[in-house]
Amino acid sequence: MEPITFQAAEKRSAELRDELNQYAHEYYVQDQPSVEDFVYDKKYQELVEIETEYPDLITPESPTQRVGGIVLEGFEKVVHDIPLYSLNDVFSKEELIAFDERVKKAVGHPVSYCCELKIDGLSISLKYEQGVFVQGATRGDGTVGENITENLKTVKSIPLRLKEPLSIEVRGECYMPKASFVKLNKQREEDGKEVFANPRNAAAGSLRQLDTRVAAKRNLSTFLYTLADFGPLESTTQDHALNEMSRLGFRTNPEHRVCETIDEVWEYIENFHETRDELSYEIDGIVIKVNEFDLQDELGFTVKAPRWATAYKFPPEEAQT
Ligand SMILES: NC(=O)c1cc2c(N)ncc(C(N)=O)c2s1
Repeated sequence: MEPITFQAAEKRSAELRDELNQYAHEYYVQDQPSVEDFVYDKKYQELVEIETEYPDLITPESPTQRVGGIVLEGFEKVVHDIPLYSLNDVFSKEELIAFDERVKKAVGHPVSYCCELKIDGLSISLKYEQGVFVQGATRGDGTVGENITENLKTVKSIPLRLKEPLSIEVRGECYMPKASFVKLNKQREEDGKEVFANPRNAAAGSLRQLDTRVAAKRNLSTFLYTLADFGPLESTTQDHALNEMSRLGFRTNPEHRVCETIDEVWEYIENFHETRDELSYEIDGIVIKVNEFDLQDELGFTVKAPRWATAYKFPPEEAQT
């Protein structure tokens, strides 16, 4: 690299960080890369050289901070300010209709539902302060989880800085794409290691690694789906909240849909029960939520689960004969 003054390095490294983070957003969040890998790699190498020359220029959201490289002693406990709820499951159309009847009885009129795919991964909670990713934790028992911030920093679809300097907390799922799961197990078999039973276990095992370089290589991804601490955001529906999370830089699942009747919900469920093998990630059901937040507040929670949501669970897949 040509010798470069600190001032020039400061300007250039800021340009490269923004450019590289935008390329990564297009590739890992929008699944729409705008440049070839070699363009990214060349600029990334230039940033590494500048940061090696001037380490003081490294910032938390620099893409160079995603490769991991520390080995933790263990995971600290994190107490969730806002507990992560669990869902009551339903297993049939009849149970789904009974859920809808209970909701309509409680609020006194029909409601619209936001339907979302139930991702078969590991629940995570992400905290941001003035737009910067400061803490990532597992769900744990819903109240106390484990601090896995360093591993989650290596997950390329998790923004290290939001599009706006907001202090918010979001929840979602960290998962391993089916193709990555197959490739990982093939490699483990060749290395004489025990294979993972399913992508969910592979994702959980990857995030439980104390050596962050291992998590960095596991090609994990995310779908975020809950605004826990809204900060200054004023969404009034789940559907709007999902769009806000996407606008801020989070990866959200594109298949969510607002359904006006339980029949429409059932149609959505049947559609994805039939076509889920075409998805690049595993799902084990459909999450159905009352779309309006004021109605969610009115319905509230039972001891462990919201009255305003349910999870329709697909029957276990017939063993492949
Ligand atoms: N346990 C839970 O509350 C949830 C679990 C999940 C999951 N595994 N995937 C998607 C959603 C969603 N879109 O809301 C939820 S909500």
